[in-house]
Amino acid sequence: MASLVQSLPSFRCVPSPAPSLFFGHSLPLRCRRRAEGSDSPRPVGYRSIQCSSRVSRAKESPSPSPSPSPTPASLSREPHKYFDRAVVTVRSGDGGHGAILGMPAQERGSGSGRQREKEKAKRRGSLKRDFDGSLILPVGGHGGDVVIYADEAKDSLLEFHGRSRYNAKRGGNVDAMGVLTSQLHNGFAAPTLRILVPVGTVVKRKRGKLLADLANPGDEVLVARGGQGGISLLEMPEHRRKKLMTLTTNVMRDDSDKVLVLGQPGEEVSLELILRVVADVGLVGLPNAGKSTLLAAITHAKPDIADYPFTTLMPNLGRLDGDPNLGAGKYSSEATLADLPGLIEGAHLGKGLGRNFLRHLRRTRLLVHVVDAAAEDPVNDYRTVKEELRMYNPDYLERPYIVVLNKIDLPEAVARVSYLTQKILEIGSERKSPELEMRSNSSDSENEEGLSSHVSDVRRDKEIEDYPAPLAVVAVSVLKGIRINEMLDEIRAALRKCKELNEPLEIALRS
Ligand SMILES: Nc1nc2c(ncn2[C@@H]2O[C@H](COP(=O)(O)OP(=O)(O)OP(=O)(O)O)[C@@H](O)[C@H]2O)c(=O)[nH]1
Repeated sequence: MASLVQSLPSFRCVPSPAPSLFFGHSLPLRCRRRAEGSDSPRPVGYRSIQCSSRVSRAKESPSPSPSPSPTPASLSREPHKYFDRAVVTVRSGDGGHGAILGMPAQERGSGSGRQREKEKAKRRGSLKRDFDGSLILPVGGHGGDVVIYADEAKDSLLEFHGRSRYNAKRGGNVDAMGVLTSQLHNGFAAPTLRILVPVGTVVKRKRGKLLADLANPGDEVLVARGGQGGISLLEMPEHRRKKLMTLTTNVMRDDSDKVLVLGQPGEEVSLELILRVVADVGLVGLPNAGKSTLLAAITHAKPDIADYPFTTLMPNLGRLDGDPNLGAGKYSSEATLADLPGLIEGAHLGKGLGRNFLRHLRRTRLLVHVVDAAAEDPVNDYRTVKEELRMYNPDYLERPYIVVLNKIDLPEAVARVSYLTQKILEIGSERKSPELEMRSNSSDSENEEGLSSHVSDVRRDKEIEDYPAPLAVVAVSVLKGIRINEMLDEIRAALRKCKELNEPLEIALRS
């Protein structure tokens, strides 16, 4: 992979001009490749990713750590290596301090005894008191919590390679003047620090347990709780202490109590963020097959398209509108499509850009194989992709899929559509019902001891022909808009079928 990547011209990361409300439109951050030395003008509104000087400093003085942090250059040239993983250190805010306060001075000798009693009662009444009569003393503000929040407008974890430390603010101290008055307020509570990550981010403690899977927009997890604010204490001369203790418990008994006045420190945690793209449909195929063009043709996404391999460096997401024929059910038939970077032979071993992305198919329900029908040997191309999927995770071949024979506007493609369709349908067996599938799997594992742990290996030994055939093969030209509607119908029908296939499986799993 290294040689392939090195041979590519330099890359530049640019955000799309307008981030979308739904992640339907093109992801805000896409990677555009630009030939080195090219003087093509920069589109208005685009800017390069700014990586903080922390990273450049790290580059100047190499750290002894075994995995050096990526440099800004490698971030922009090889975003595919960094977009879906990052390690961050977060620190919640310390609690604000309380205060040691004295009781207001008593004026002596003025007025009659009755008047003095009255003033005393007035003073007592002006201080804030609890239901049991004890004085309410101000407390230090709570330190800021740190929360990781799944935000639809975010698309990658690249920014965390530029900045990997986040500190919440500390709580405010009690603004004490030395004497307790009713005017004293609690220290201000620091705001929660919300760190925005893309939907689908898994949050783990570094080398530790899973904290959350932020699979839906708006999901959030509290990762570091802010320190509690310190309390305030009353300081009294020994001779008055006994008397005052009857009025309030908030009296400093000895010097060690001063510790309570200090706010609690916040906590610091190192977290691993792992992005798993969330999409209903995954587009797979060799580089240049037309996956990005297909995404652009049926969604509002604007992925980079060019006639060289590996134009797509990070998954692009697009939202497929619901089926208008379904009336009110239109919205429930919406789907998210993920255009993954092209796979090549050996992708499961890390060749090309492939391996990084294969795991992003995990959360898809349906796969769409895009095959360049005008290529030299489209059937072999199709087999290559299937083989890579099988070697990475045989489950991917069990997943429902359709095949799109693309580029039928080209004469060399249109001439062999029926031949290719026939050949592709031959590569695959009839899909078993989910119950049958489950039964055969469980009987296998019951009969042969220890087999269950090797199910994956066994399935890897299965021939590609033994896995289910596509739900449909459709020939189109996504560039010229030929038979796009038929393709859309097939995708929607396949999505419905996925639901049907999953329902009995879910029921079987529940019972
Ligand atoms: N003639 C023709 N060309 C097409 C069609 N679809 C895509 N192309 C061209 O094929 C080339 C590759 O298209 P992309 O959409 O970038 O292909 P991709 O599969 O996303 O490629 P990677 O990003 O490398 O994975 C571009 O030059 C497209 O214009 C089609 O239907 N007909």
